[in-house]
Amino acid sequence: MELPAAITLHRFEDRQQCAEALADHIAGRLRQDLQLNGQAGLILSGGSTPVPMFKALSQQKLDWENVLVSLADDRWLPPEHADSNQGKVEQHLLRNEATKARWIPLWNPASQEDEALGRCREQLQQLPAQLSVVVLGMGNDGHTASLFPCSKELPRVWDSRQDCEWVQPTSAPWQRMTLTPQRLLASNERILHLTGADKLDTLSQALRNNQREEMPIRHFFSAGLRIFWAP
Ligand SMILES: O=C1O[C@H](COP(=O)(O)O)[C@@H](O)[C@H](O)[C@H]1O
Repeated sequence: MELPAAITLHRFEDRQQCAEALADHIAGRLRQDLQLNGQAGLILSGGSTPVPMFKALSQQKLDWENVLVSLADDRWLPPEHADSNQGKVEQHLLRNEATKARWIPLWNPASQEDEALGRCREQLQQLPAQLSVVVLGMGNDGHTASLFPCSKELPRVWDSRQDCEWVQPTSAPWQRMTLTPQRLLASNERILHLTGADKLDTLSQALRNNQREEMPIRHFFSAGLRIFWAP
């Protein structure tokens, strides 16, 4: 696979090795920003891929009290639900050394959509304007965060100047809240965490496709992306 100069691919032999190397890398970047600015902002993704990395990162010794942690997207479900991304972070990352991290969830229990969106945007104001690290995932349709090619909201989300927006995918369950592309790109480093041969195939398809509408992950290629992958 031929990679543009802005993309670096780190390949590992197994998923645990990849998760540990990624946790070390993230912790290093957070330490740098903690030293420079006294605080650091970390955005994580959900789904199944990041769980071993969450566990490894929770063991890292750093000044977690000054690390603000949130998500690139979440399914609009209470954290107790098995499909909640928040639930995975709470269960696997916010423990051990990371218990003291400053967690900023996207989900809130407001019953009206407008109120829920307003509360989520208000919460996200706590994040530093420039994030330290954004860890993205990718689905086999080329979606990242909850920027789904199938969703009718996508054109509006590309142009949004807000921190987050609603998305309703038609090819995946649950209404979602996603950070907008402009919020995700206000970051020192973007990382894509992938596992499995199928994700590598999707990546190479995205590298050949120049339509971000068809494969939203493309939008993050030119600004620089570090990929951690294991079979
Ligand atoms: O729906 C989602 O999917 C992607 C990829 O998930 P995975 O299970 O294939 O790792 C994820 O990055 C995103 O946060 C999530 O909401």
